[in-house]
Amino acid sequence: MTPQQNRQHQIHQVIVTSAQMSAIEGRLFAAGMPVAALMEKVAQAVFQRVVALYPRPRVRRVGVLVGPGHNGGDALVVARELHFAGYEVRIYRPLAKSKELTGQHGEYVASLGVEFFDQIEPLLDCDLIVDGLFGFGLERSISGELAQGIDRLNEQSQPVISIDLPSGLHTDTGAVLGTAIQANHTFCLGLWKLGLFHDQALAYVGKAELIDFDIPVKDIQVVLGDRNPIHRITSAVALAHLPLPRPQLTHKYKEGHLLAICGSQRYMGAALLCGLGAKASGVGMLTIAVPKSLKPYMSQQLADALIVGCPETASGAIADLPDSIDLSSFDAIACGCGLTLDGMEVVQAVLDSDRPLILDADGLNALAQLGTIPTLSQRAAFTLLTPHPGEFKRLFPNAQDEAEDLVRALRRASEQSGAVVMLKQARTAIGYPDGSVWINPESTPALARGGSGDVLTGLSSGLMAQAIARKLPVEPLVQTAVWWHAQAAISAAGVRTELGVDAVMLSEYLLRVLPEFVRSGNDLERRSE
Ligand SMILES: NC(=O)C1=CN([C@@H]2O[C@H](COP(=O)(O)OP(=O)(O)OC[C@H]3O[C@@H](n4cnc5c(N)ncnc54)[C@H](O)[C@@H]3O)[C@@H](O)[C@H]2O)[C@@H](O)CC1
Ligand SMILES: Nc1ncnc2c1ncn2[C@@H]1O[C@H](COP(=O)(O)OP(=O)(O)O)[C@@H](O)[C@H]1O
Ligand SMILES: [K+]
Repeated sequence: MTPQQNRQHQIHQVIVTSAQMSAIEGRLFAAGMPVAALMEKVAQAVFQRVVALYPRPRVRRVGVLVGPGHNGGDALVVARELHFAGYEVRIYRPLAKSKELTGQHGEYVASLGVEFFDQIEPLLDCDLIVDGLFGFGLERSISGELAQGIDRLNEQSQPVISIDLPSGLHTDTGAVLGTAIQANHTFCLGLWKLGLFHDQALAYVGKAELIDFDIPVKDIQVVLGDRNPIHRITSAVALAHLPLPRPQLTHKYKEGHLLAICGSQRYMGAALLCGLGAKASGVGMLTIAVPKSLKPYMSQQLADALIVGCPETASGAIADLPDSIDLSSFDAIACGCGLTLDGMEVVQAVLDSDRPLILDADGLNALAQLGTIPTLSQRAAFTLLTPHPGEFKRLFPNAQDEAEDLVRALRRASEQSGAVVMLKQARTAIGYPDGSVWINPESTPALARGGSGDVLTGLSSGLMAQAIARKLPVEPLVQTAVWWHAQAAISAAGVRTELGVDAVMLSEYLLRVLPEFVRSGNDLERRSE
C-alpha cells in the first residue's frame, strides 16, 4: 500500500467530536497553517465536487446560505468560485454579524456584484442550494426568522449540499437543534463528525462524503490518543478478517462448533433464520437446540446442522437442555432467537457456563429480568449482546437519560457490563468494554424487516465460534459480521429493491457477496505488497 492509500484507510476510520475537531484544527494553525489558506483549500475542494455533481448548464442558479462563522466563510469561497465558473449565485445571509475572515470574504463577493439577501424567498427558485449556515460551531438552538427560513427551504424540492454537516444538527449527537437543513449531500470536511452517524441525523444528511484536506495523521493521533476512540467500520476493516483463513490441514471441529439455542412453537422461523445465518458464516459444526416438536421442521430445512430436540414447556418453549448437551464442548453458544420468556431457564444455564456467549432477543429480555450488570459481572467469558434500541433500554434502563446520545449510552453500557454490545439500528454501533465504539456507516432500510436480526445473530455467532476454535481475536469479527450483513442487504436490495429482501434471501446473499469480498481483499493485499 502506498503511504497515500494507507492514510486514506486511516482517516476514513476516524470519527471525531466537535471538541476533537477544534483541537486538531488548532494544532494545524499553531504549526503555522494560515486560517485563510486552509479555508481556501477546503472550499476549493468543495467547489470542485459541487461542479462535478451539478455542472452547467443543467444547473444555472445556485443559492448559497451563509452563516456567521467559518462554515459561512467556506460557503462564501464556494460562492465566489461558482460565480467565476459562470453560475448565477444568490446569497442568503440572515445574520448581520460575522467572524472577521467570513466578513472579508463577504465584502469581496459582494464587490463582484453577487446579490445578498436577508430573506430566504429570493433563493427559493434556485436550481441548487449550498448550505454554509453552521458547521461544528453551532452552539445553541436555531430559532426565529432563521428557523423559519430553513423550514421554508425544506419544503422546496431542489437539491441541497451541506458543507461539513447539515446546519442545525448537533455535531456530536446528530440531534436537531431547533430545526435543521435537510440535505441531499453532506460534504464532511477533514474528518467524519460523530453526529452524522446517529440514526436521528439520517433524514438530514443525505449522501455523505468526506472532503479530505490533508490533516497530518500525527495531529489526529495526538488529539485522539487511545482515549475512547470512535471508528467507522470501513471495508478495509471488515475485510481484514473476511473470509476467515482456512488451512488445508483441518477438520470440522477445528473450524468452530456453535451451539444455537433458539425457537419455540410460537417462533419457529427465528430458529431457522438464526441457523441460516450461522450456516453462511462457514462454521465447521452447527448444533441447534430447539423444542422437540420443532425438530422435524428444522431437520428438513437444515440438513447439514445437528438438530437437538429439547424438553418442552406447555407453551411450546424450551424447558431445559437435554443431558446429551455438554455446554463445555462448544466453542461458542448463541441463545435467544424466538425463545420466548418461557425459555428463561436455559438462558440462566448458558449465562452460568464458561463459554463465549451471544445473547439476542428473548435471551436479552431474560437477562434484563435477571439484572444485566450484576448477572454479567459473574461471567468471565466473552459475551456479546445484540439488542435493538427497545431491548437496549430494557437491558440498561439508565441509558434512557441519554436517549439523544445513544453512542455515549452504548459506551457506558459496554464499559459497565463488560460485554460487547451491538446496538442494532439503521446505523448499527458496537460498544466494547475498553470504551471504543465502531459504527457501521452504510446500510439499507431493506433490513427493517422481521427476521433480519436473527440472521445477524447466526452470522455473528458462527464467525465467533470459528475465531475461538482458531484462537483468533473475536472482537473484530463483530464489526465484520455487522458490515457483511449490511453489504449483503445492500447487494440484495440492488437487485430486488428495498421492499424485496426477506430474511431467507438475505442469508443467501451473505454467500453471494462473499466472492466479491475475496477479490477486493486480494486487491487490498496486492496493493500492500
Ligand atoms: N478554519 C478554517 O478555515 C476551516 C473552517 N472550517 C469550517 O469552519 C466551521 C467551523 O467554524 P466556526 O467555528 O466558525 O463555526 P460555525 O461556522 O459552525 O458557526 C459558529 C458561529 O455561529 C454562531 N452561532 C452558533 N450557534 C448559533 C445559533 N444557534 N444562532 C446564531 N448564531 C449561532 C457562533 O456565535 C459563531 O459565530 C466548520 O464546520 C467548517 O465548515 C473547517 O472545516 C476547515 C478549516
Ligand atoms: N432502517 C434500517 N436501516 C438499516 N438497517 C436496519 C434498519 N432497521 C433495522 N435494521 C437492521 O435490521 C436488523 C433487525 O434486527 P431485529 O430488530 O433483531 O429484528 P428481528 O428480531 O425481526 O430479526 C438489525 O440488524 C438492524 O440493524
Ligand atoms: K453547514
